[in-house]
Amino acid sequence: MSALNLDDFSDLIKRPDSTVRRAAEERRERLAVPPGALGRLDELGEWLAAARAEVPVAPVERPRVVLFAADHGVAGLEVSARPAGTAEALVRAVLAGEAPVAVLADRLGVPVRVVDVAVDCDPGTLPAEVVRHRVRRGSGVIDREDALTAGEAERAFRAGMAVADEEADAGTDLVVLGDLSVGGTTVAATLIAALCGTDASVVTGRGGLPIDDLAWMRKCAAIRDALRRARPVLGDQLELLAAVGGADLAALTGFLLQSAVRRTPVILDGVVTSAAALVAQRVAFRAPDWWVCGQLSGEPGQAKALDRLAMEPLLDQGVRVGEGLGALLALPLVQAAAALSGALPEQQPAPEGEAGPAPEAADEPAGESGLLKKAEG
Ligand SMILES: Cc1cc2ncn([C@H]3O[C@H](COP(=O)(O)O)[C@@H](O)[C@H]3O)c2cc1C
Ligand SMILES: O=C(O)c1cccnc1
Repeated sequence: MSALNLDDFSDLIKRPDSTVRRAAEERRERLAVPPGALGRLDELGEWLAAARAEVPVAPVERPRVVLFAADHGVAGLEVSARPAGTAEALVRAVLAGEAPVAVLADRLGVPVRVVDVAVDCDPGTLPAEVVRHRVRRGSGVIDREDALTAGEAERAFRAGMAVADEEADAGTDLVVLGDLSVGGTTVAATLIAALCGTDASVVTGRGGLPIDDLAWMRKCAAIRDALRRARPVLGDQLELLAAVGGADLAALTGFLLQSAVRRTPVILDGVVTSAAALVAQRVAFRAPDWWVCGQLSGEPGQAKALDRLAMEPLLDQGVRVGEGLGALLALPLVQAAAALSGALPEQQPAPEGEAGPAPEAADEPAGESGLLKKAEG
């Protein structure tokens, strides 16, 4: 196996086709529905058209929920309301169709794939397909030791890349990306604070099942101490993921980058996928053009990460269960945008001699409007 060189991603990842995007914008100008009347859906449709390089854009027909699952050693410090090492129960609830994401995915007819990269249970107790990419059980306690060895971080990153390739090869046309973990919001907040240069208190939230004030203080202290360990490795994203990340974060980062290489659009979920997106942005600054964020979860670190990614979440429903649910909620919106962008009929050109569209409308600039992006600077 050739050595993993993250620098290659900046050459391999191209922006979604700007010519196609312009063609989508021009088509939009020819629709009978006035410009702006569909609000943000216009830009969402144009984003998808550019990502899929087709105008009019075809419907999203083969979306899939992909969830990376892991336990985190830091949960042993009681920074999560769940007992450390219990991500297996979250995985089982999804597989049994009982977790919120499984219920909604079933209703929407979207398949769910769970990829266990570091759940702390006997791999024999979970389906072989789920544990196929398992790298280890759990992770180190990041305020005092590395989450992963360098070899484990690379294996987890490559597992994420492999899943991205598997999905692209299977014809998945859009991925709803999420995570299943115990302790994951602590790790995600650490990565975000490290990369944004902020204090632990700015990114520390209440997590999955909300924690009390004492647990919040423990979580904040753990992040503060982990940040000290992160500082010397900020320039190397694989080392950073090994020091204060975890196998799910490393796999999510590899998945996001390889999905951008394969031109698969992705809807991000909450703080954990946003943290991975931030790490991936450091690797390849064009990569975020392939993603939109489904939902603002309320974890403060996510808002910070989205700010750095110049991303505006599609929804703000306060859904705080992780597991890709916020991203899945946004899927119908993305599908609606694709339907409207792709299927609304164009206005018939005015017959010779009749007035065309008002000059103000015709002269509307076709540049990227930035509705999905926050104004930068
Ligand atoms: C009902 C419920 C189901 C979930 N399934 C995953 N998470 C979530 O909890 C994880 C970690 O939170 P923490 O860092 O506090 O342990 C998230 O990564 C996400 O998987 C859930 C959260 C809730 C409330
Ligand atoms: O942002 C998230 O994904 C999140 C928020 C709270 C709890 N679990 C996950």
